[in-house]
Amino acid sequence: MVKTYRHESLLGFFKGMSFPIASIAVVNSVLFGVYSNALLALTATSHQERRAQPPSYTHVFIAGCTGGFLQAYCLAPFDLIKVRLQNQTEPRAKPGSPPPRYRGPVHCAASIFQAEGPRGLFRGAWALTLRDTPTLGIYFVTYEWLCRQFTPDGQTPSSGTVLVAGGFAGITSWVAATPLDVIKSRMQMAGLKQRAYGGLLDCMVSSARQEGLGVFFRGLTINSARAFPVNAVTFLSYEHLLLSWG
Ligand SMILES: CN(C)C(=N)NCCC[C@H](N)C(=O)O
Repeated sequence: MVKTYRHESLLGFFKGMSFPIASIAVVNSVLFGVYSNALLALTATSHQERRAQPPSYTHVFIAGCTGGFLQAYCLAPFDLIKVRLQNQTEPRAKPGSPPPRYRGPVHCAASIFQAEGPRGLFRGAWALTLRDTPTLGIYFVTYEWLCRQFTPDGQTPSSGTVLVAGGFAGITSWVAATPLDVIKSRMQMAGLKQRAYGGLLDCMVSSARQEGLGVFFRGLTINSARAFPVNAVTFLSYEHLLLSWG
């Protein structure tokens, strides 16, 4: 934090924000929409009926994985641009210094498109899919399990339970996702750094050889600190919206 502040001032902490904000509504709609509909198809019960007849954890897991798989493809180009902008550490507008490689998200998307073609925008999408498919299954199973532990049978979980269960579901999913998240980000940066990896496995092996196994958990603490409030609010919004509109 101190280094980022010194080098790039407060603005450094907000680098690459506009695209995630623009994409989060779309990505979460796809995730929660696919999850709800997959659960509906698997259990033939509506959201309201599910409190009296809770779905099995296997169904929750399959529906979560389906949502995770589909959301990964919507997320891929936005995530790539975020990673590229966050890794661009030139200080802003120093007189005389060369301009940064990417002037913003649109310029970043256009440059990747020009240099690498449309497939360039999906660099790392495979790793993202591998990261999100099982971890979103874990995410929804953790949420359901925690809600059921703290809610009497047949009742709707309280807002406090939803917040805590959502927060811990976020942390659990990030614990499971961090190893692949590290690899995904390295593969997304590879196009820029002219560092060619022979694929996912090669990236994993060479990262572990050079930096040790700890590399697979880099960023986990800060990710977990972020995941708790973000996912607490996400699930509270989801439950409230379904109750009022469902
Ligand atoms: C890859 N993983 C762990 C997840 N996608 N987990 C679900 C949480 C999603 C939420 N938008 C977040 O960014 O925390």
